[in-house]
Amino acid sequence: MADKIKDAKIVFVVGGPGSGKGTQCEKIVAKYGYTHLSSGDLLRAEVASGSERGKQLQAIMQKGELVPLDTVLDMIKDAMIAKADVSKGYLIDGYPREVKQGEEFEKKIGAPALLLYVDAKAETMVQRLMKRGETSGRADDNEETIKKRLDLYYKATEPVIAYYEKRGIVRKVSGNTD
Ligand SMILES: Nc1ncnc2c1ncn2[C@@H]1O[C@H](COP(=O)(O)OP(=O)(O)O)[C@@H](O)[C@H]1O
Ligand SMILES: Cc1ncc(C[n+]2csc(CCOP(=O)(O)OP(=O)(O)O)c2C)c(N)n1
Ligand SMILES: [Mg+2]
Repeated sequence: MADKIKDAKIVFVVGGPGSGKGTQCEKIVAKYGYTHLSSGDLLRAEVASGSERGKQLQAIMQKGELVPLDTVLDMIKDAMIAKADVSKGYLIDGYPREVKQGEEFEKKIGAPALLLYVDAKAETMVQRLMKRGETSGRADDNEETIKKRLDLYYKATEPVIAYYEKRGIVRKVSGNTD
């Protein structure tokens, strides 16, 4: 069970909303064959299932707030275990969103080998998300929620980068693809 992923190679992928986390992960998957798990995608799949839990998640995500830590951590852990036999390593995209999430992950699953910090300017992120909102169908790609997601990123997630900087495992990449 959880033993299966005890020694797995783990890479956290962190960056602002629309910084390009998903895009960078796709490139890494193509090159290194790691298993890409996006916390946002896992949560949206739960919403799409129409479950009672999904409805509660939808309301939180629409506001640009963080869903409860245990919910997202359990989902990631289950998804990791499901891929344990075929996985060379994991890209955990969109997690941790706050220092506490990192600490709990390490207690329950294991330590990351690396934190990939996808860097982009706030202005770039907003522009991209507004554009993405035209076609994404995501309830949170609208001006009001984008602002809240950005604020929360600077407040809660940037400290995560500083936390892992101190451990010397942060690698910064540009989220610009051009
Ligand atoms: N690690 C997490 N902890 C709590 N909530 C999360 C987490 N990851 C995603 N979410 C929820 O899902 C939403 C969308 O996440 P994501 O797809 O990663 O978006 P973004 O485009 O902002 O990077 C977040 O705004 C939040 O409500
Ligand atoms: C003008 C324009 N440029 C780029 C895109 C494609 N695009 C939309 S959002 C985005 C940013 C990266 O998205 P994603 O990798 O999903 O970022 P994440 O939210 O996962 O960090 C890009 C490149 C677009 N739709 N329109
Ligand atoms: Mg994404």
